[in-house]
Amino acid sequence: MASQNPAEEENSKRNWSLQDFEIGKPLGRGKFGRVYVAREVKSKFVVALKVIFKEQIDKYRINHQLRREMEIQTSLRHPNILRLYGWFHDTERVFLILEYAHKGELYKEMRKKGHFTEKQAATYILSLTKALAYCHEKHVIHRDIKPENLLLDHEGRLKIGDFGWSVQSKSKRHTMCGTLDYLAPEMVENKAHDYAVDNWTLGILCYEFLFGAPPFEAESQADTFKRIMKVDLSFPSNPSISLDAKSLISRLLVKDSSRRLSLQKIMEHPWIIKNADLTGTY
Ligand SMILES: CCc1cccc(CC)c1NC(=O)n1cc2c(c1)/C(=N\C(=O)c1ccc(N3CCN(C)CC3)cc1)N=N2
Repeated sequence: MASQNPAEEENSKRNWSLQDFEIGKPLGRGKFGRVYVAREVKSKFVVALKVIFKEQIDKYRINHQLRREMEIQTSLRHPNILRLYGWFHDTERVFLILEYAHKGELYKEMRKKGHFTEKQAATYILSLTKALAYCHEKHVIHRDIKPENLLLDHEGRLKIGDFGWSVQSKSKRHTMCGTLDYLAPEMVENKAHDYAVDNWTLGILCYEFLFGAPPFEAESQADTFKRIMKVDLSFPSNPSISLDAKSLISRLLVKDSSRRLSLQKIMEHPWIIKNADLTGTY
């Protein structure tokens, strides 16, 4: 793949090893491993180094899926998708060299504030819509988008940081552990799903950004399942949100996947036009 600049050229050719990095503090931990801040010794370039143990890859049998996701992620170049610069491994671990998102996890920001303003929510939804339009162009779907997989860069701009987790979500999806909150009806019924599942998820996220919780949250998975299948959508009166916001959410949380608002139409929706801070989305 022709790279944009010599550094990229250098990057994509090199065989990296642990000696090339100074490891900093741990940033977080997922099911398969941990992420650390790290600095490439020569260039002083700061990255996030995700460490996945091979025994975990074998145990959860995600080897081929992880490879495919890494191929995809390396090929994706979009300002709202976290870069995977490269990877290397030693006897017991695989290391992913990821873009560093300086302001961390979006959901922690949301928990801290309770919920986002309509301007903030619209800016994040527009960033996600553009990133998804780019993914769909490259025939990549189901990015397993939920707040825990969204990061913020040094300017507070949204980055989808979940490539490895859509592997996890694929296996998780089959075992249906974890939350159903973000899954479209056709996903929850384990039917064949297409690109439109991501449009549904945008509706879920838009609701959650504005109210601080997803629309079909319930005590049990069974109840969440029922609420999703019924599209049991209601808007609390507090915080009160604009009719435009309700209109967009209602045009995405539609059971018939062919009738959900397209990504293009989301970008042109009055609520987005009125509220999204266009610079915030590059
Ligand atoms: C293994 C961890 C994990 C599990 C599941 C899913 C994901 C993707 C989001 C990840 N993370 C992942 O892959 N990540 C790739 C990453 C990455 C995580 C990251 N940054 C941070 O995690 C982070 C966290 C807190 C932070 N501070 C918090 C306190 N503030 C005052 C200052 C800023 C600053 C940065 N940069 N690239």
